[in-house]
Amino acid sequence: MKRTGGSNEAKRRAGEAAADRVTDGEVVGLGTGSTAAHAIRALGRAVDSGLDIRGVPTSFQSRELAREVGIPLTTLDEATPDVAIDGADEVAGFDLVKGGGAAHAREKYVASAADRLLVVADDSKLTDALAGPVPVEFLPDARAPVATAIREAGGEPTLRAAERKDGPVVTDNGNLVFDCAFEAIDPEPLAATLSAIPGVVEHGLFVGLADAVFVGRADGVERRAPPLSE
Ligand SMILES: O=C[C@H](O)[C@H](O)[C@H](O)COP(=O)(O)O
Repeated sequence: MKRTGGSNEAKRRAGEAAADRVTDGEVVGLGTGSTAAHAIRALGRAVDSGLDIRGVPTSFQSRELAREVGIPLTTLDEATPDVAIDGADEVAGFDLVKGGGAAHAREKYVASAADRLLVVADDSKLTDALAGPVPVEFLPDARAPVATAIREAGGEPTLRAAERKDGPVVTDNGNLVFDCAFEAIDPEPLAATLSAIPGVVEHGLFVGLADAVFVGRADGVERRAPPLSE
């Protein structure tokens, strides 16, 4: 579920600090959401000033914004991202819940393909333990068996409803999304369980992918990195 509590200023600080880490010649995975949008805008300004990069968008939204701010685009068929910059709905250590905007499938394979993932989040996203709900994108025909399998895994799936349209959210990939509530989340085994359900396209648990988290606050930005990434 999308968390909307963070201040725009804190999101901006996080996004701009991560964009500042991108260097000339890099291919950049362009994440989705309000925080990643600040990074995309900052990269657009850097391109105007001569930075030579190409972007791999993770959604319709990030592609449109990248085009608007003048970032040359490419695809995973043409290039491997050096770095991906993306937001998160929850951050516990370096584990994430993503998919508040239903973009987590593309976000995950772009981040996984990239050499490093820089997460950008305002401090309202920080938590001691991931609580969910966990977004799960699935093939529309598989709705009933996927729901049964999620219940067997201890979750309670709710079909994500669209706003300003009757019916469900349809992802950029033409699929549907369950938001799945769990009593408690043990990220690694739950990620493996959800990935193994036939009909599931991708879930929003990002485990072991983040190389740094840029935490934006009202008065600054903090960079957190696991010891091996320092
Ligand atoms: O599907 C959307 C993405 O995973 C977003 O990166 C996530 O929801 C965070 O978005 P925001 O920065 O707007 O809170």
